[in-house]
Amino acid sequence: MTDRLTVALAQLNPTVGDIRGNVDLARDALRRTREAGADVLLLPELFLSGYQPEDLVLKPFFLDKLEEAAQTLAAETEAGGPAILLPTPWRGPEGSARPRNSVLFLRNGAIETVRAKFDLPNYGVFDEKRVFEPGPMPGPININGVRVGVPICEDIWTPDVVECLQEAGAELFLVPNGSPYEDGKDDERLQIALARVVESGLPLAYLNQVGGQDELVYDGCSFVLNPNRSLAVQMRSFEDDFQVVTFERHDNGWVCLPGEMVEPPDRMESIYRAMVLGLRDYVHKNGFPGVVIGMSGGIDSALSAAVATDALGPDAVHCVMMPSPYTSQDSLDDAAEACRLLGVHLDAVNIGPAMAAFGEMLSPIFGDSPPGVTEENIQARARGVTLMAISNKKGYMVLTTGNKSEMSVGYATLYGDMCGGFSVLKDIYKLDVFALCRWRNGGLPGTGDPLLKGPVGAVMPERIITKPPSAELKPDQKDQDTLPPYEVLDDILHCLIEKEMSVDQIVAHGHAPELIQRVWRMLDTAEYKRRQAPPGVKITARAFGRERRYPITNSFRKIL
Ligand SMILES: Nc1ncnc2c1ncn2[C@@H]1O[C@H](COP(=O)(O)OP(=O)(O)OC[C@H]2O[C@@H]([n+]3cccc(C(=O)O)c3)[C@H](O)[C@@H]2O)[C@@H](O)[C@H]1O
Ligand SMILES: Nc1ncnc2c1ncn2[C@@H]1O[C@H](COP(=O)(O)OP(=O)(O)OP(=O)(O)O)[C@@H](O)[C@H]1O
Ligand SMILES: NC(=O)CC[C@H](N)C(=O)O
Repeated sequence: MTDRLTVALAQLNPTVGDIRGNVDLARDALRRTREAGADVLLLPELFLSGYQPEDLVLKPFFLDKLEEAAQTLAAETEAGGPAILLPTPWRGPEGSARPRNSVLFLRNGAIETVRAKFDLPNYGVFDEKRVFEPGPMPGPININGVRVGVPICEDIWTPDVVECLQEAGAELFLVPNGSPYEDGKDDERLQIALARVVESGLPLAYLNQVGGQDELVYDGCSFVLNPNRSLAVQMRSFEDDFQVVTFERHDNGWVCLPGEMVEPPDRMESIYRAMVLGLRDYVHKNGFPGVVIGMSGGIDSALSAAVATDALGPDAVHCVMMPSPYTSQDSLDDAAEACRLLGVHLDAVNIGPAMAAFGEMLSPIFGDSPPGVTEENIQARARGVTLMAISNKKGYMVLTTGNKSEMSVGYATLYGDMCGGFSVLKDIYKLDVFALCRWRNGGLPGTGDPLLKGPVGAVMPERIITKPPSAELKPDQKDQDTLPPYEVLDDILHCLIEKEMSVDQIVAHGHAPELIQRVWRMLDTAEYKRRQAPPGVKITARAFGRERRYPITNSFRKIL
């Protein structure tokens, strides 16, 4: 009887669609597994295709290529060497309309067993029922005489699959996951896994992937729990990790021996690292040489530039100050000082001539109508045109700077400051923008982390954080001329968006009903803008985009 099972947990960063690249990562992990003398290599959910592959898996040719790649990897598992648990989309029985979210067990040169995900998530950012068919209730896989349960991610979020596996004789669980980061998610996952461990009395290894994929960031943060509820292993967050863990059969069952224990970062650091990883992978995986940012001397562009510098390094960040006649000297100085602290290049492009040209071009149509929002938007659009021109010429992607509070109420100009390819603040409320700036200006933790490529110390002058936010689109303009204070606005938005509360419920938070109605109206009315906004890193449990799908044409308020 086997009394020991050694498992290599490969917390890696695959790229969706890059089957060859993902095979190379798996091959390298297999080499390390072999060198460590481990019995089996576990890879994260849908590793071969990358997660989430979305409609790619509806393409038969893509499934053919996955099959070829899986056969290649299987052929590389020689007799006596380690086996691989390879998660991949896989065709179901003849006649299946859609593939299954599966795990292949590769051993002795062949695909020995296939298991499929039973519980397909279809909420929040997940749409798995659209592209996959559920598998039958899985049975354990026999690995060197040990019956191993391999539930796939959502399969452990309710008790049924784990309970069935246990009834079928599972002795321990190895769980591949594609679990995206959101604020507080690490604790939620741990509680879910703990519940399964308590119910089954069996140890559980939870392996998550790491990396950015469009709006989602996978934070890794994999772990192993023992039947006595204690953590045996806690792997790194927001970076690759590779750990070989040992399970031993003791008198009262299997336990995992203690291994690596890395303390997960605190809340502010986690949010910041999620933005860094999300941007880095978006830029690198899409082949951009760097980013270009409109640097106003304000807090949003300063924080976006800091994240970009930490993600990509100072040489890949190009800032442009685009003054208008309303730009203050403080803004010019603050933009220059922030760029100096970050060590990034700053260009200046005066948009005054463009404003004058548009004024003249449009005067036959506008006549003597007084200037207003139209002219303010022309400024934002002149900046957008300038940034896109630099992007076209140099190849840098435009980083958009709008935060969640602004995107909630439509406080941004369509085809103006909203233009760009990607956003790091899209899911960050303004009060968190302030907190993140304070956190980052306090210096990076430790003495310098090779994964954060910016300066260790402060990255923006204090005045950027303390001065009243302003779009500077007309003389002496301040955000608070048209918006309530951010302490009030963010609280109402949080109640409306994250909690879906009614006006009466929000009144209990101490806000005036008229103000709540006004914010609600702004929120609903701005849906059309959000549909046209660039993608950005998901941080909250209710990120705009696929996770909050409101109709644009929406008269619900009118019945109240
Ligand atoms: N339902 C709908 N479906 C499709 N399109 C719709 C639409 N409703 C309006 N539109 C279109 O959208 C246009 C209005 O949108 P848009 O042109 O963007 O202009 P608008 O939303 O009127 O103005 C931009 C607002 O953002 C503020 N802003 C601008 C720049 C920076 C900042 C900042 O500090 O961050 C703030 C600015 O002060 C102003 O309040 C309409 O003229 C119409 O063409
Ligand atoms: N003078 C400027 N030079 C360069 N970019 C600008 C300038 N003014 C605005 N922008 C760009 O437009 C975005 C929206 O700016 P605006 O000042 O209107 O609002 P904001 O949300 O307060 O942003 P910030 O805090 O960065 O100023 C800025 O983040 C910046 O990218
Ligand atoms: N890929 C999945 O099945 C993930 C779903 C799961 N509830 C999570 O967010 O972790």
